[in-house]
Amino acid sequence: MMIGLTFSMIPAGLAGDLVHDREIGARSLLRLNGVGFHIYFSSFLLVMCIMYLISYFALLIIIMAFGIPSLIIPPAFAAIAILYFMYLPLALLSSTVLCYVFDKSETARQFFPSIVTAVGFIGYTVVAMVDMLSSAFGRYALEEESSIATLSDEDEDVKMERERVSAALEHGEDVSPVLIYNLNKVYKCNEQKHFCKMTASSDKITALRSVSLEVKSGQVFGLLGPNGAGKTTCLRIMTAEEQPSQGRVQISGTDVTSSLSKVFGNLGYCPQHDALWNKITVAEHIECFANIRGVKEEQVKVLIDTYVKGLEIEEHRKKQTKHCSGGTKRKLSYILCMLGRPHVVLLDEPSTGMDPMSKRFLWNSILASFKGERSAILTTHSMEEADALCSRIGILVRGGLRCIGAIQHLKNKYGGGYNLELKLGPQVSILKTSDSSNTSEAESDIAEESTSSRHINKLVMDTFPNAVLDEQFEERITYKIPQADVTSLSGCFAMLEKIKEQKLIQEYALSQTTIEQVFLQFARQQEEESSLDE
Ligand SMILES: Nc1ncnc2c1ncn2[C@@H]1O[C@H](COP(=O)(O)OP(=O)(O)OP(=O)(O)O)[C@@H](O)[C@H]1O
Repeated sequence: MMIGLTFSMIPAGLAGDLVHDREIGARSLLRLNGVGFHIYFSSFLLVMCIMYLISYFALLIIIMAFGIPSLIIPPAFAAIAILYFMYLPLALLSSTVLCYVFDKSETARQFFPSIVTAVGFIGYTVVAMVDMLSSAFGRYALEEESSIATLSDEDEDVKMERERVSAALEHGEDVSPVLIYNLNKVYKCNEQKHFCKMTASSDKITALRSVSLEVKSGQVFGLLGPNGAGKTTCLRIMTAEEQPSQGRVQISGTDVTSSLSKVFGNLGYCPQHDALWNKITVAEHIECFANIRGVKEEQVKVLIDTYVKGLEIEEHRKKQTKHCSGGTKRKLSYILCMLGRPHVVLLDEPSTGMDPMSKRFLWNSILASFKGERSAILTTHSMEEADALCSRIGILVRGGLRCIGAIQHLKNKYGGGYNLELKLGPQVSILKTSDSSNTSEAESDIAEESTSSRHINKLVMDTFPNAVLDEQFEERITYKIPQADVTSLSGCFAMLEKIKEQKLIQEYALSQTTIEQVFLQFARQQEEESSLDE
């Protein structure tokens, strides 16, 4: 606004001089002395151009020198440079014409700036009102977002992640490859009734609730969750196949909604359902996508050979994909998303239907590819896969992130300890350890008691006082042991070996809580909440 006003004053000031020359008859005098109107006006226009251009370049230099954040970004700077340059002929024309409205230079100097300001103000008012309305809407949306966030009992890590993403988006420096902020998606079921069977009472499904996450360079981020948790929806919004109901997605510093072609240049996507042409062969698919992705001609053949051999689909390379198995199609989809080395790759259950050898190649390829600058988001139902590939994971439950962080951090936080699995010896009588009705009967026979499962329970409880019996099924007993109870692993193993020697147990396994157990805790939450809804 201030820049605009300043610039409108330059022609306004010079127009006053034009009126003054006319008022005192200077123009006629000059004409009389051989300075014709065309020379007079040309010199006037020249002076005005020079004065305007000095101010114009000074403005651009000031913007650059002071690095005004909102103005130095290339589109804003280009807009200023072009618009102010185009303003020059208009300013010259309008001030030359308008100066004929005034007979006295005093009146011209008094009113000319006001006229220019008033005309400029109309445009400014319209822009300001639109801006106010949109920011008011934005504020409303933000209030709504925060209410969503505070409604659910949000995990500390999830909250911190949101704050980190918000700060990263605000400062815009050192941009991470993926920034997702407060992503919400509500599906209306009017058109797709089959999606709404579970919630027949409502005509809406909330697929994502305030999801915020950041994926840094070199990371493979595992987006986990039970069926229907919202993983695919999140990836589809990132590829602009779906519009978010609210929130922002930024890929390599570019907003998905604002510059699709730039985002797509940096993005690879292996969708959950293979998007392949039936009548094109495997090799032709790779060749076609490699060309689209700008892979050099001489590299295309090498790439086809490497991937086709590694994923063991050599014999299918000349087959049309309609004749390929589900596993082969999945492998092809993976190859296609990796062509051209995109900066960010979205992998939606990439290993589904693959045999163990191909899975190994896929894992190795993922581990080797996403180092340094590149990163990926992986969804999978295999916790083994998540454990092997992901540096960080987030678990979605009913559209909301329930936990986020490095795998070991989540194991410590939600698993926090060990699992002890015992297989009882063949001579051991299985007495339910919690069955009090049988207690007196069992105690009456000391010999039986010393070889009963209850005796083993006592031995375990002596070593791990806070152990909790998790499951007892036939001759298998599982305990959950808190971290604090395991002060010395050698002590634990000595005790277990001792009862093994006494033939009370046949085998034992002491393991750290797995990510699968952490996942199952959250999956159970989804089941419980869904049944409550129903
Ligand atoms: N087009 C759609 N219209 C209406 N509801 C939809 C649509 N797509 C997905 N949903 C619903 O949104 C929720 C999230 O679905 P989404 O496919 O994202 O889950 P997911 O975690 O990827 O599941 P899966 O592990 O089975 O692939 C589900 O309740 C689903 O029924």
